[in-house]
Amino acid sequence: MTAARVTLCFLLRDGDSGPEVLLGLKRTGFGLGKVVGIGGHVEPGETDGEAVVREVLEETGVVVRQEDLTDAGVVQFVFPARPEWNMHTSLFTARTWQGEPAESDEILPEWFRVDTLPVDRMWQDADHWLPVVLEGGRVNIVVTMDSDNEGVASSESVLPQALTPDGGPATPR
Ligand SMILES: Nc1[nH]c(=O)nc2c1ncn2[C@H]1C[C@H](O)[C@@H](COP(=O)(O)OP(=O)(O)OP(=O)(O)O)O1
Repeated sequence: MTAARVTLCFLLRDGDSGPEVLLGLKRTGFGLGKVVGIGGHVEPGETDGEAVVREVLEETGVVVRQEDLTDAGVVQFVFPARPEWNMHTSLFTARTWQGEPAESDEILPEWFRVDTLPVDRMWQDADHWLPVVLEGGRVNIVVTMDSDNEGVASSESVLPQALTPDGGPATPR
């Protein structure tokens, strides 16, 4: 089964006591009751950047421009017990935007200090990939969930494919 294409955008600002990130309490649908990143599904015909700009606006009222997005990589969420929940998630950060985050039917936005993320209220995989993203890194990771769809069975970084000097894929010896 192919994974749904989804996006997440983490707005970053410098707070009084250190860097902060905008997350939100999910009020509807997938992840209800958890503190999650802002984002959602990529609609047919949209690029990932177009989708995340639209989702940030719909969920928080904040206007982010595509040129202010930084690509922070990909995390694939694999739910072996519910493959229809599998998601290919494009990650972005942004330091520039217009407007103040406001609540919507879907999300109650809240700023959190990057060094004290509310991990007990988030998906259990969050600390496997989110701190790297918030420090400005880029990830390419596959997170496989437990059979309860809550715990983390494994998380593995996907290494870039080894290339031969002529640029082709390396053949195993
Ligand atoms: N294990 C996991 N850990 C995590 O931190 N985020 C996850 C996750 N599995 C899925 N997500 C995120 C990625 C994606 O942005 C989001 C699901 O998309 P949505 O919130 O948009 O879904 P909904 O079905 O509620 O809403 P719509 O897209 O508006 O239909 O959940």
